[in-house]
This record gives sequence, structure tokens and C-alpha cells, in this order.
Amino acid sequence: MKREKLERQAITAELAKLDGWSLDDTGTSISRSFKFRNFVEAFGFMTEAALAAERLNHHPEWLNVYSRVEVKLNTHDAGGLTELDFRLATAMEKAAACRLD
Ligand SMILES: C[C@H](O)[C@H](O)[C@H]1CNC2=NC(N)=NC(=O)C2=N1
Repeated sequence: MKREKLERQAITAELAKLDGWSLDDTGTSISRSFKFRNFVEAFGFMTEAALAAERLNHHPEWLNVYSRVEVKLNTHDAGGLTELDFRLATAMEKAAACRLD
């Protein structure tokens, strides 16, 4: 159930609950850039997000350059977006909240 590919309408509804995420052109992934005060804050965020990813058994594609972390989420197994992507995005927002620039 959690790994079922979501329809466009469900994706739009889930996106509306999040802050700062955007859907890619093909509608198969969501992305967001997080900007922190410095590298330690960025890495702290990544550590907390990594633990959430392990709990969900759902892992991000991400890039870190100093204080910036760019995240792209999708479910490879489903070839698109599933509930798991939105759960991980929500966990990431919580992990970022107290650390943002
Ligand atoms: C075997 C393992 O459970 C799967 O490969 C999981 C691991 N983490 C995953 N993460 C993401 N983002 N997509 C997946 O399809 C996925 N599959």
C-alpha cells in the first residue's frame, strides 16, 4: 500500500501539505533545497534525516555543498512517487526546522 504509485491528484494534495518542495517535469519525483547556517547544521540535518530514512527503509538522493543540501525523492521500485516519499519529506522538514538559516 505504501509503495503504490500515487496519481497526480494525490500528489498535488500531498505537496500542498509540504513547504518548499516542487514536482519535477515528469511528475515522478519531488525536490527541495535546504539552506543551513553552516556545514555542521547541514550535516546534523543529514544525520537525523538518514535515521528517518532507515526507519522508513526509504532513502533520499541528495547532494551537500557546505551549508546547502539538495534533496530529490522518489520510489525507484514504483517508478514514481508513493506515500513513502511524502513521509520522508515530512520527516526531513521536521529535522530541518530548528536548523534552517
Ligand atoms: C530492498 C529495499 O527495501 C529497497 O531497495 C528499498 C530501499 N530504499 C528505497 N528508497 C527509495 N527512495 N526507493 C526505493 O524504491 C527503495 N527501495
